[in-house]
Amino acid sequence: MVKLFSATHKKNTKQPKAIEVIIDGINHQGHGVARHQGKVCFVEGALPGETWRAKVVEDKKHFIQAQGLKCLTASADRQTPPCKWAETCGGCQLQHMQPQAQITAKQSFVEGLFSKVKLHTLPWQTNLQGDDLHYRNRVRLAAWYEGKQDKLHIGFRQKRSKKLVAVDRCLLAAKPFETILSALRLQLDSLKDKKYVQHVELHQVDPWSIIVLRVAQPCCREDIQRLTQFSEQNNCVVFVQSGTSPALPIDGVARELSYSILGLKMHFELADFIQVNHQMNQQMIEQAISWLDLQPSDKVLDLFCGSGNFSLPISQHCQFVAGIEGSESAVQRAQHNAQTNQLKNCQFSTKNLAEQAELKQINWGEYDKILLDPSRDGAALLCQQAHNWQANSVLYIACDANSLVRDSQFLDDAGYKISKIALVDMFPHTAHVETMALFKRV
Ligand SMILES: C[S@@+](CC[C@H](N)C(=O)[O-])C[C@H]1O[C@@H](n2cnc3c(N)ncnc32)[C@H](O)[C@@H]1O
Repeated sequence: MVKLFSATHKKNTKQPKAIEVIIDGINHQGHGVARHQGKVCFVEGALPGETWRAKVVEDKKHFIQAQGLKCLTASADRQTPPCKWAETCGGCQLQHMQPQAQITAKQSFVEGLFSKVKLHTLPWQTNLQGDDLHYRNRVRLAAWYEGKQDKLHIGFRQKRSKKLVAVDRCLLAAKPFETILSALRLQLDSLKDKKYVQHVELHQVDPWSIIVLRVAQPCCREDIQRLTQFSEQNNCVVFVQSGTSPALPIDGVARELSYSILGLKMHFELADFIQVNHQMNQQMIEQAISWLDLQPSDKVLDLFCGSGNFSLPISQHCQFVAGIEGSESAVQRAQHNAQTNQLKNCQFSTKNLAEQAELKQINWGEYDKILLDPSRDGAALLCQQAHNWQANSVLYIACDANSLVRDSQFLDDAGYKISKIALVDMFPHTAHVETMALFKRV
């Protein structure tokens, strides 16, 4: 008999390779970046300037993913994370780095991306900074019910996992939530219908601390009573949102939510996009006004204008602002905000700025200055048409540095060169990088 095939089930005893690397930057996830044998190598938790012994977890054609085993020389920028969940919670990536060093590392990261596309003489300006803790006016937590223990937890997604980590404190959340959150955790666990709680949102909206509970089924009467008592004891307002209906306050009292920016009152609804860091938002708007060097005769186009966060303050310094935005409700809010602040030189319209046909409807020749503040995808199609624009200045607010670099190339091709660039430290302790770049037509 011929033996055609003999399977030898050898156990893979190969040990993962240990390497020694010097970290020289961070990537978009806040992981340390090094070079090893011509490949880029990522080590989570490692800081620029440090030497690490690390275990190779993935060895791909162009990069190595390694897990830090031992920090051989630590950076002077390393610090003890202020939050006790920093190691496990996926919300923050850079708490082990001093806040000032985080900004320097983020700037080098942006610089590195631009240098890859040969747009590397960046005219850096002073980066905008504020408080590094308690800066978030909006925080969303997941809620999950553990049937065996009949326990409801609230928390965030863990690092490197889809699992969640229960917390009763978040140092990034606005100060009033410091005490409210731990009381809330106990309160939610005492609800009769606790298993239906899906998400918890915290909103700090002066003068109120608002908690929105997203539930799979409407709350029963006993739970409403418990939550009413909780809101009275903790000086906060509880809203409940069930299914697709809007969030409603359990005390039945309608409230007009607003934030103030440069003397203007900006109304919004809980479901609207608003900038989560008010302190940095104010600085960013002031810088936008200053960089655009607004003149009384200027006509400004504010693209991705949301509910008028930039348009309204800008309109106080120029002849006219046209705001364009994809969300109809945001446009309605912007119109309402212009009206209530008695600003008559703003106009808002709804358009999908990723649609060629809709871009064609814009009279590009009319505007002297353009501001764009897209979401993470950036504004590729829009910037590819920049050769049609008449504006002499374009201010790009970017929440994704890769999109900014890609779109900068389109603007560069159309003759717009970067004349100022700065980071806005909107999200300290996280890997998020917010950048503003001013382009001037040469
Ligand atoms: C980063 S937010 C900025 C909003 C506003 N500038 C502010 O500061 O509050 C991005 C905005 O772009 C809008 N948006 C996203 N995709 C869009 C699209 N394809 N067309 C038009 N607007 C879009 C979103 O609705 C959101 O309001």
